[in-house]
Amino acid sequence: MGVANPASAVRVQGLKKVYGTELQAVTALAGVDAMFERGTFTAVMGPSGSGKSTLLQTAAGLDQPTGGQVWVGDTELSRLSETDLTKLRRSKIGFVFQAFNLIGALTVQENIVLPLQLSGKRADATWVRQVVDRVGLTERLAHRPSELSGGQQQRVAIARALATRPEVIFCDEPTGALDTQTAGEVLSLLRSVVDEAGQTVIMVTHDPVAASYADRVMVLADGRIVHDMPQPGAERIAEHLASLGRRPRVTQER
Ligand SMILES: Nc1ncnc2c1ncn2[C@@H]1O[C@H](COP(=O)(O)OP(=O)(O)OP(=O)(O)O)[C@@H](O)[C@H]1O
Repeated sequence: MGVANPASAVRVQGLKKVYGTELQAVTALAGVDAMFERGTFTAVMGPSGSGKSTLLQTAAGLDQPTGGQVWVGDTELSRLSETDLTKLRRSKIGFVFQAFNLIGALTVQENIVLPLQLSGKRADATWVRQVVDRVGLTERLAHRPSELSGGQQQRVAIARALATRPEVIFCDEPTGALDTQTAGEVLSLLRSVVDEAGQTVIMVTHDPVAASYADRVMVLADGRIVHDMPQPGAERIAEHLASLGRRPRVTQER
């Protein structure tokens, strides 16, 4: 059972996810225990199919685990009704995806405040201005996403994720669609969000350089954490990934 820990932004215990039927079950998460401290930046890595996205989706309350528990702050998600889970997602969690997922018909400003409107909150104009300023979009508020570069669009997505002052921001390959320089700018922004605003960021990435911006790198293989390293640096991360690449992939049966 979990005891509330004020330092914990997100915690998972015995987290398990099995897809498919009894006959053809795929274990995506085989019992993951992890705590993500407030004000930290964690990169989640591992080979394709190791369970990274599933960990993100279940920890963010977007998908239900088959077993185990998830806490966001001191709220355990399985106790919530669907409505309360939606409310919690809208108020305490921000998302940033590889494909930006902005609404093309809305302006930058409208995209940024959309989660606030959806959660029925009035936009705190000072905070929204600060967020827009932080991501460097003050001059672009009236533009549509299609008029922006990829990096600018991802900065809008980050501002949108920050608008509700969430406990935690989950990022799934946020730099996957960006060139190296633009990726660096987006990662520096995520870093500053942690360092200056004290937010918590959990980011799935395949890129050891992207992961080196994090405070901690967690490596999954076959639905389990196989490495958990504080600030390892890109070279060490690459070595760990290479060692996993030589292992055969195991598809587990329930
Ligand atoms: N909806 C689903 N139905 C059946 N199997 C699924 C489903 N989603 C994921 N899986 C399986 O669960 C395992 C973990 O998938 P997941 O997407 O979490 O891996 P990943 O580490 O994020 O992979 P990638 O790096 O390729 O995105 C894989 O074997 C995948 O095929």
